[in-house]
Amino acid sequence: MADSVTSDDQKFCLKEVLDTFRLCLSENKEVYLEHYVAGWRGLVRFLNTLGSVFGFISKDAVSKIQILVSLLKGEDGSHYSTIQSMVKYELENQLVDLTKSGAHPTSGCRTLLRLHRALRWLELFLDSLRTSTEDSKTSVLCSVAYNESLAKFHSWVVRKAAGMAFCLLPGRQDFFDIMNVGTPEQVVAMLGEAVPLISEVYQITEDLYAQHNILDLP
Ligand SMILES: CCCCCCCCCCCCC/C=C/[C@@H](O)[C@H](COP(=O)(O)O)NC(=O)CCCCCCCCCCCCCCC
Repeated sequence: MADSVTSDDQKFCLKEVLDTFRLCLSENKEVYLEHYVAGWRGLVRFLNTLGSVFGFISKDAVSKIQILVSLLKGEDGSHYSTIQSMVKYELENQLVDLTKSGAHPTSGCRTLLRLHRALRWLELFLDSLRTSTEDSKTSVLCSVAYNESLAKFHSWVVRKAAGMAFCLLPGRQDFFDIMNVGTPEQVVAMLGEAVPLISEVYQITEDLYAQHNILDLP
């Protein structure tokens, strides 16, 4: 795992994450799993720079990323090149627990669904950062985005822990500095590019899952 160690040591840069999400979409709007996962790796790197209070979130994201990487690198990896091919392959071969957790608790479809729901949080959070003002509080922006998206899928305990962690987020300026993009104006401009891109990847995945009726996988 030397690769992941090296990449986790690199300094976070929002532009790199943006570029990775840009690579996600194929010409016919399929989503490449490899780049999707790489995008998440970049985000986790950012989270890790925020300190150990976010460790429980980062740990969960990493374990989901690892499940997807194993599938991608496994014997049946060729079926996992895009989210579309993964859904088709797993559903056609009964590799997904559809109603309750059973033989396939870590299917690609259910694992990716968790990250997909978190992507909606990210879209909302980044958009609110983009339109925020100097006196906006990142903790408030973050929890508003969370309550509108991910929170409804989480237990009371997870919601409480997340809420406490949000209070420890750095302020807006420090947050912008960690993004490593440049001046606040440059950060806002980059967010203006990032949000529609993330939103498109989210929507394509959402439509695909809705079409197959797998938005509620256990
Ligand atoms: C910047 C602040 C970061 C705040 C992150 C907001 C999301 C809060 C999520 C709280 C998750 C707590 C951990 C546990 C989750 C699981 O219970 C739950 C369900 O999984 P299960 O069905 O397998 O049990 N898992 C999930 O919902 C997946 C959560 C994945 C969260 C990934 C968050 C990555 C955050 C990256 C931040 C990047 C900010 C970038 C700004 C430029």
